Amino acid sequence: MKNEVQKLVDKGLMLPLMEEFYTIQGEGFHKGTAAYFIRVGGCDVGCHWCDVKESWNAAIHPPTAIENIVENALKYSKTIVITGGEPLTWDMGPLTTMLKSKGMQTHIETSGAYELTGIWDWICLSPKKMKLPTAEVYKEANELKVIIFNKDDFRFAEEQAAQVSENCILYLQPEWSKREKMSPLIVEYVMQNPKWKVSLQTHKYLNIP
Ligand SMILES: C[S@@+](CC[C@H](N)C(=O)[O-])C[C@H]1O[C@@H](n2cnc3c(N)ncnc32)[C@H](O)[C@@H]1O
Ligand SMILES: Nc1nc2[nH]cc(C(=O)O)c2c(=O)[nH]1
Ligand code: SF4
Ligand SMILES: [Mg+2]
Repeated sequence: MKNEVQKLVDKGLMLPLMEEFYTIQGEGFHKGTAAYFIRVGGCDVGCHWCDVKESWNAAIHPPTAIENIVENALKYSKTIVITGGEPLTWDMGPLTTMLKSKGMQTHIETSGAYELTGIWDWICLSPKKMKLPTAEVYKEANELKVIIFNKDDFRFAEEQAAQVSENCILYLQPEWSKREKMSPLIVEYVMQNPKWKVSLQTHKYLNIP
């Protein structure tokens, strides 16, 4: 039989919390906006260039009651970004319901690889080749943010853009370790294909979390 904590995690009433921090959203449409980040542990998508591999193993992050997560978040910001790890590993329904009941704006950073749960004001979908997004999240995404590690990722980006809604905003973001090589190619690509915009990890240039 599963222990009590595991049952609460399965219901989304507790979540393996890796870290929470108040910072500036560095990427995508809301870049430059102050936001409180909640980083939930657990991901088995396995991107070799992932910049938070410490998040992958959920077992090393303490199961935390969502009441406590929300209570903390309220002190800092009205804009709450849920990221990970892969937040959709877990049921995001209870956490986002509670945040919405307190008048918060809920944003998610997701690969979309698992069932879309939760109530979201903004969905940033960053699809990965190894585990493609679900049909539902393509429909709901407000922005598509494709990471460019090599030239094949431009082809992948077009394939992904064909599946999102018409008003979804399209971004190409250089993989951090390849930024010197790929950024000029992204600039050229966006000028040739202006339905795309450039997204940079501006928090890394600013030296903030
Ligand atoms: C760490 S992920 C967590 C959320 C979710 N698992 C996802 O991949 O969307 C947060 C964002 O950072 C991006 N990212 C991760 N590692 C990166 C890297 N080395 N360079 C650029 N972007 C990266 C992801 O694609 C995603 O958009
Ligand atoms: N400042 C800042 N902006 C971000 N946007 C997405 C992030 C993420 O790791 O999900 C992130 C992050 O880790 N820091
Ligand atoms: S899906 Fe997100 S958290 Fe998971 S490995 Fe890829 S970038 Fe990292
Ligand atoms: Mg990050």
